[in-house]
Amino acid sequence: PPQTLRCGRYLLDLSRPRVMGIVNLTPDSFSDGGKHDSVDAGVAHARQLLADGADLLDLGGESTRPGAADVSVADELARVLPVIEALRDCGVPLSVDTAKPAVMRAALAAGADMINDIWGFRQPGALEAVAGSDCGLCAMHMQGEPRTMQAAPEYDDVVADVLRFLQDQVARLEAAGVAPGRISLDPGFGFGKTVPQNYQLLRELDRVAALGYPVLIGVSRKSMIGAITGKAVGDRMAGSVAAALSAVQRGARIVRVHDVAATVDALKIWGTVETVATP
Ligand SMILES: Cn1c(SCC(=O)Nc2ccccc2)nc2c(=O)[nH]c(N)nc21
Repeated sequence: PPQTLRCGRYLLDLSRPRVMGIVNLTPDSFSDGGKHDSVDAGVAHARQLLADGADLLDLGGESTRPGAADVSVADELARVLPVIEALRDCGVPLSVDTAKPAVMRAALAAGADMINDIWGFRQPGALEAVAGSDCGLCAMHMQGEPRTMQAAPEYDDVVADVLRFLQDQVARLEAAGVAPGRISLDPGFGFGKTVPQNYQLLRELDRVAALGYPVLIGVSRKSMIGAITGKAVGDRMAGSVAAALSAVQRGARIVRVHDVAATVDALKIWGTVETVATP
């Protein structure tokens, strides 16, 4: 896979794995218990993640939790735009986690550098919203939709199906004029997958990396970690770091995490092992 990702004004160096810090700007956010229901709290959290070593940030204004209420464009913008404006000179790429074309356009106009769309730019208008920009893109696999995707995930061959989906998304993006150097791919852990299917995807992640685009993954604190460790969402840091390292070992180059400091330390050790000069 390529060693860089074009993210607007930034060219993200992927010669080593990078840490994307999660900034939940939703009142009902999964694991922060809604601590970040205010712009100031969100900005403060982002600054802490930067101090912890985050290489980029992912700002999300709408929860993807199954059953979460839909958020209006206005509400999502009210949560995200002030944070973009406060952080746009922070020195690292700002990603915005949204599937709404109107939010994409406004976020990019406000200075966002990347769009992270769990729908893989399949909503009407999403492709057009990003095609004319040079922002980074993450195209993620999801089977079904957040409300229903975990009811009964069904695949012939989960890895082959996810690979085919990602290849189709790349073809759509590039046909719309998106430069390949802007595209990252993500198998979408937890988005329409059973626990065994998630671990089969993790075990065979090298096949996603073999598609030739940087791989971004998000396993942090997810139920696939809880299912194996038996730990509640606030106690999944060690399991999350282990899963992130497993993914990096199999070619992932961007890991989307809550626990930035711990992941940065783990990747420093991983990098030392990987680059010890052979005697
Ligand atoms: C926005 N977004 C999400 S939100 C779901 C989440 O974190 N749940 C969760 C968080 C904490 C605890 C339990 C579940 N996951 C991904 C991902 O895996 N990849 C990309 N690219 N974007 C993503």
